[in-house]
Amino acid sequence: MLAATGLTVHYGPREVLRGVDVSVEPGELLAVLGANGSGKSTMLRAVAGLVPATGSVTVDGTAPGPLDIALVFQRIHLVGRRSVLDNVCAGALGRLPLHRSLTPALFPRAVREEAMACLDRVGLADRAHDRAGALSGGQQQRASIARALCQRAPVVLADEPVSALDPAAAERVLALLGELAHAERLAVLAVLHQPELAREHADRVVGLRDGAVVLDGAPDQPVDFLYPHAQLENAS
Ligand SMILES: Nc1ncnc2c1ncn2[C@@H]1O[C@H](COP(=O)(O)OP(=O)(O)OP(=O)(O)O)[C@@H](O)[C@H]1O
Repeated sequence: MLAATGLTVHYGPREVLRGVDVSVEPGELLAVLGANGSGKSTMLRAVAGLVPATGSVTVDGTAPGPLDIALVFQRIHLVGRRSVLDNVCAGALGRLPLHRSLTPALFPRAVREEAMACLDRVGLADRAHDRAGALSGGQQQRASIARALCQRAPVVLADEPVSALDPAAAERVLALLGELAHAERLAVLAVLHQPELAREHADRVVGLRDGAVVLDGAPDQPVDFLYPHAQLENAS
């Protein structure tokens, strides 16, 4: 289980995350919702150890190691000129001996086979030998999820994974994240901008407002109060 307790982040004198507690069980897709600037990305980055934070983060009760948390970002970090398969193999880099990780053109056969299975899992086995840059945005996002799978991390953090995708591709990527959480018993935390996708695919939602958790529970509960600007616009 992923557990973050009392996470607090300052940017200069400003406290932008205020003692956030959040947990994700294996087999659970948790959606994090909130208006622009409410602290969603900061929370995800604090959980991943990418910004200095106070509080604690544990995976199965201990401090996470470098391979315990896989990241999937809105701007997809694939190497466009390398094959899709090589990009997915890169998920395994952290567990290869140093001499292998310095020559990633020569990924061991076992890693290539595992990466192929991960691509199959996300429905992209037939694109394995194409250049990653030749895939559509939705396909690239699925390839980056395959890379996260190839890392074998028990926790996947996804920061706005579908913001750049059209509705059908967004739907497919979210469904895939939910399916992988359930089937592979991964703890998946996804920052989302679309409450309707959270309602449809998440097992639980957490809502942030001004850097604090103001909602934690079932995905079908009202979340409009998280978006005060939209309420103002609707009222005018
Ligand atoms: N590197 C930074 N330096 C200073 N302030 C920052 C930095 N990153 C974020 N902030 C501030 O922290 C607050 C939370 O930002 P954050 O990006 O976490 O919000 P968010 O909910 O993810 O927003 P969005 O939905 O727009 O992506 C905002 O007020 C933002 O201006």
